[in-house]
This record gives sequence, C-alpha cells and structure tokens, in this order.
Amino acid sequence: MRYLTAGESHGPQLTAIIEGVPSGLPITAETINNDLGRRQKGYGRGRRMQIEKDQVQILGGVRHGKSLGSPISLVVENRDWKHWTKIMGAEEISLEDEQEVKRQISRPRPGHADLNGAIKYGHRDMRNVLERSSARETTVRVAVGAVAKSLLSELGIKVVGHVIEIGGIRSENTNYNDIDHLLQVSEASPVRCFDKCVEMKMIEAIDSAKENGDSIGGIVEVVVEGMPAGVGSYVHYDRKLDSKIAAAIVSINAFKGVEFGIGFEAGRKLGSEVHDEILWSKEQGYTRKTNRLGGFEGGMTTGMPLIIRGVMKPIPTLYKPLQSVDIETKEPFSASIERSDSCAVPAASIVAESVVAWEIANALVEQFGVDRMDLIKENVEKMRAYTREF
Ligand SMILES: Cc1cc2nc3c(=O)[nH]c(=O)nc-3n(C[C@H](O)[C@H](O)[C@H](O)COP(=O)(O)O)c2cc1C
Ligand SMILES: C=C(O[C@@H]1CC(C(=O)O)=C[C@@H](OP(=O)(O)O)[C@H]1O)C(=O)O
Repeated sequence: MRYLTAGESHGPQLTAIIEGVPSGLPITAETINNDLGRRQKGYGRGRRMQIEKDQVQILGGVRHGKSLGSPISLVVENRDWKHWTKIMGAEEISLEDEQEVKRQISRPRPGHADLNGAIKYGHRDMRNVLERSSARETTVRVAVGAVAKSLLSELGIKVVGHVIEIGGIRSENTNYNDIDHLLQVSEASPVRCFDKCVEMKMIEAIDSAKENGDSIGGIVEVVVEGMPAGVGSYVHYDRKLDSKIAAAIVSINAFKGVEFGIGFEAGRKLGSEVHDEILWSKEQGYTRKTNRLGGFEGGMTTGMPLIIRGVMKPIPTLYKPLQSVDIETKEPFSASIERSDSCAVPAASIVAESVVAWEIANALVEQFGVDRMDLIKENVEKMRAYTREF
C-alpha cells in the first residue's frame, strides 16, 4: 500500500489518496473522525484547535462502508480557510488590504523549516514554506492511520499511542499487559498520560513554558498488541520493519529520535540483562520471559507487544522569540511569531499511533498479501497456527 497527501495549513483542505488497500475492509467516516478528534485534543494546544473540528469526507474507493480495492480518497476541510482566502491569494484584495495581505514572512524561526525551505525552493516569503511544513498535514496522516487501524482490528491487532514524558517529567507507570486499560486511562487524561501521579506536574510544566513565552517537548510511546511473529524481514536492509517504523516516527514534525523497548538503555547493560529469554507452552506457543527489545529481532516481530518511543523537541515558534536574521536586510531581528501551540506532545502521540499503524498494516498486506481482506485474514490465522506448532 502507499499514500500521498496534499494541502496547505491555511488552504481549503487536506487530501490523502491511499492505494493498494485490500477490498472488503470496513471503513467508516465515524471511525476516522474519532481519531481525528483524538488528535485535536490535548493540553497545550493553541487557538487553531478551537476553530477546527476535523471531519473526513470519503470521496472514493469505498461503497456501502467497505473498501473496493480501488484508491481511497480522503478529504478534511480547513475551517480556518475562510479567514485566509486573501492571504493565500484566492481572493481579490483591495488597495487598503494590500500591505497587510502581502506582508512577507522574512524572519525565519529557528527550529522550523522556514530558512532551509526558503533557500531550497527560492521563496522570499517564508509563508510558502510554513504552509506545507506545518503539522496541519498530520491531520490526514491520522485519517490514513485510522484506515490502517481498521485493517489491523480485522486481524485482532490493537495499537495505542500515549505520552510518557513532558518537559523532563517522566511517567514510570504504564500497563503493557492490558492495552485496553492503557487506552482507556490515557484517553481520559488531558495530557494522554496513563500515570495519574505525574499528570498534574506535566500540566504545570506546560503552563509555565507558555507563561514564559516558551514551548516544551516530550516523549510518546506506541504499544502494539497481537502482531504475529515473523513480520518484516532480516534478508535485506529495506525490508526491516523496525527501520520502517523508525523512519515513520522521525517523519512526524518535530520528532528527533526513536527507541524500541528499553532503547538506548541497552547500550549501558550487559547482554544477559538485555536479551529476552525464549519460552514455549502448548497454549501460547513461543513467548519471552521479558520484552526488553520491544518486540523486534532481526527486523522482524517476535510476537511480543511492540514498544516504540519517539522524542518530540519543543515547538519552534516562541512567543518570546529567539534571535534570527531578516533575510531582506540581513540585520539581526527576533524570529517571526505565528499563532502556535506551546505543547503538542499529546496530539503527537495520536500521530505516532497512526504512522505505526500504517507501517505494520502495510507490512502485513505485503507479507500475507492478496487483494482481499477475507483472504488476508485466513493467511494471518494460518500463520498464527503454524507458529504455535513450529
Ligand atoms: C501535532 C503537532 C503540532 C505542532 N504545532 C506546532 C506549532 O503550533 N508551532 C510550531 O512552530 N511548530 C509546531 N509543530 C512542530 C513543527 O511542525 C516542526 O517543528 C516543523 O515542521 C519543523 O520540522 P522538524 O521539527 O521536524 O525539523 C507541531 C508538530 C506536531 C506534531
Ligand atoms: C493546525 C494544526 O497545527 C498547527 C501546526 C503548526 C506548525 O507549525 O506545525 C502551527 C500552528 O498552525 P496555526 O498557526 O495555523 O495555528 C498549529 O496550529 C493542527 O495540528 O491541525
């Protein structure tokens, strides 16, 4: 499967076209809208989230609630668009408006795509960069992820994204054994954190950053339950599933690193403290005593839950801006200020959930791949039975 997205942050809409989704997969606007709503929640967001109420339109590839096997077209309209038609050049402007509307963004924000994007594409007005580098695009990536999650749900696979750290405040309490409980608790939390003990401290850290005109980042975790063993491959570098997931996480705006299981901690421990001992029982087949490697060995799933973490740097737009340069005059200036979130880590945990869902759904379709959902289901079940006996 593959997909493309298009659309600017303050343009009329965002679009995704997904190709290669097997036929017979239940897809409803309701399921997709549920995830779009989850992405919009989360403490620390700016005013834009009060304007938008993201709703998908399914414009192709689905009939009577099921995929046809043809490309699926998804659209989410930007409600804010109506305030931006002049600035985006879609409406005639009066002479009085001209100065304001044509005001160029010329003082790049450190940490955003402004300066490098402007150099690369030759834009003097950095709005031409920010419109597409904005994480507004993650809206339709979540819509695509919701389609992937529908596919995974048909195969009994669950994916949950939640927050484990904000501004250095770390949750030490999670629940890998009951993913439904993990979902339920983090869903009810304003910062999407399972650990009630640190939730308030995280909120205070966000408030304090915001009051100081600053921003704050954190760490999200995605847990996947129900993956059969042996998905992905060790035979070639570009078929390793952990590497595809790593790329997907770092593709999320502001994400700077990934770890699996105990992650970087593995570099500080002995082999005997890291590797997961192998067990077998008639009921469960092969399992592991521990899951420190987060469900991957050799670029393939082990059958244990997948545990994936991503680190999000603080938001680049600061209301107390850092030093920058005006690209027209070359003089030092404070960076430009755009309307902004102070913390988007809770929202980003839903984006992480979505991109992971996409990568594993894609790997399953590739491996058990036929064009029909019913046959994929049969193949995955056969693989599970075979693995138990192996
Ligand atoms: C959900 C989400 C919301 C974001 N909101 C903002 C924002 O309001 N202001 C901002 O400057 N950056 C925001 N970012 C981060 C920028 O989009 C990101 O830093 C920028 O595209 C540059 O890319 P890079 O940080 O990956 O290098 C957000 C990111 C995510 C995932
Ligand atoms: C619109 C979204 O996030 C935006 C991501 C973003 C950025 O620079 O990445 C900047 C802000 O845009 P605006 O200036 O229009 O408020 C965020 O609101 C969204 O997540 O749907």
